[in-house]
Amino acid sequence: MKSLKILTLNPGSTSTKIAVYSGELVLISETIKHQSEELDQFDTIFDQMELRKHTILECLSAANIEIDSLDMVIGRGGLLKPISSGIYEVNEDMLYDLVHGDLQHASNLGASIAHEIAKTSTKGIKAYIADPVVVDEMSEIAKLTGHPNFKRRSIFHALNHKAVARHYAGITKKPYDQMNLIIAHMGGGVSVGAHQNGKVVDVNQALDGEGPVSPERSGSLPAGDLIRAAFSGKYSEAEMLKMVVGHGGMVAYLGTNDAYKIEQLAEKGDESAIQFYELMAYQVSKEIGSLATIFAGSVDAIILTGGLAKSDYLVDKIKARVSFLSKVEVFPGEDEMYALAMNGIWLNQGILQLQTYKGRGEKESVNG
Ligand SMILES: Nc1ncnc2c1ncn2[C@@H]1O[C@H](COP(=O)(O)OP(=O)(O)O)[C@@H](O)[C@H]1O
Ligand SMILES: CCCC(=O)OP(=O)(O)O
Repeated sequence: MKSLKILTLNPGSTSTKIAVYSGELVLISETIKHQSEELDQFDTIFDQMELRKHTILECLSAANIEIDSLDMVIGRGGLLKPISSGIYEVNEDMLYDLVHGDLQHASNLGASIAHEIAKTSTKGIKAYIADPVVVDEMSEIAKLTGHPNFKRRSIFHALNHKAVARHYAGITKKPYDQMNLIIAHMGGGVSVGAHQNGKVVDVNQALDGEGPVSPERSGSLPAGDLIRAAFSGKYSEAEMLKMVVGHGGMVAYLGTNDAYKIEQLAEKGDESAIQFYELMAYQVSKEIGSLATIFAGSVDAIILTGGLAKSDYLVDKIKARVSFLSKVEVFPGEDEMYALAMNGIWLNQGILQLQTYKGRGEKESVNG
């Protein structure tokens, strides 16, 4: 049987990733970095669409891959209504909600770019998303906060969390749904999730909610001080939001979202760079420690993954703080492109059922 040729695309906060697979075999794989200054020229995420799409089309053209040679396109899924893990065909409800939802993130472009590219194929191929950032398996108690007006939402790197968890289960030959794992994905954003018997029952809202500091996000901030700053008259709403996502974290402290650059400075003894890495390690470790309470300390493994898990410097600092809880495994980078391709292959083989996204919420209902 002929292998499926699949274009996978993954818009992240600091990069656009593209890969083409023939079955499980990778034909091309590229990561195009976007510095914060490049993205700052755009007011909204959808204003970045042409730049990101152009980047992807250029990669295809440089590799002499015709769109008509593809069998399907699968993009990273963005900020839709809370939904189950799985693969979804891009539909009108999805495209609408991605534009009209109250939160914006680069992943919102995944479905739209996949759809635009699939449309240009004369073969009538389809566009899909898989395990979007809104996969919701949170326990009811984890969704509660200290005030009934506010509920916590499941927004995280679901695609990589699930891919890495299944990969680890394969290596250890213990079923994913019989393990307690704590997984920390450390990329442009940082999400730390408690995987209990195959479900992510708690995870920090990694976009603009809470959790550890990241290369471009503040993570948790003191609530009262944040409210006073918002009403001080010094900042617009857009400026306040940028403080939390985009211009928070490492961008705020050191002016760049490129952690690799900062690590090199730290290794040369730069005090500010060292302090920032200490802060990240401290906050990620603390988040891991707090999730261990969900399992009453019985954790099969702590897994560190994402672009920043390539940094031994950071990984060693986290290990030093959390190794007493459980063994620590490191899967540097991410398995997201392969995970997207595998979702397409499993769909084609009938191993996965196609799910249908039903949405079209206005701002409140999309995220309420
Ligand atoms: N070898 C490395 N050492 C330290 N940081 C790295 C390394 N490689 C990548 N990074 C950092 O990881 C971050 C990007 O992670 P990634 O998971 O690709 O994020 P995203 O998908 O959000 O764009 C960037 O800040 C980048 O500089
Ligand atoms: C919106 C949660 C996922 C996320 O933060 O992804 P990036 O790290 O790619 O920005």
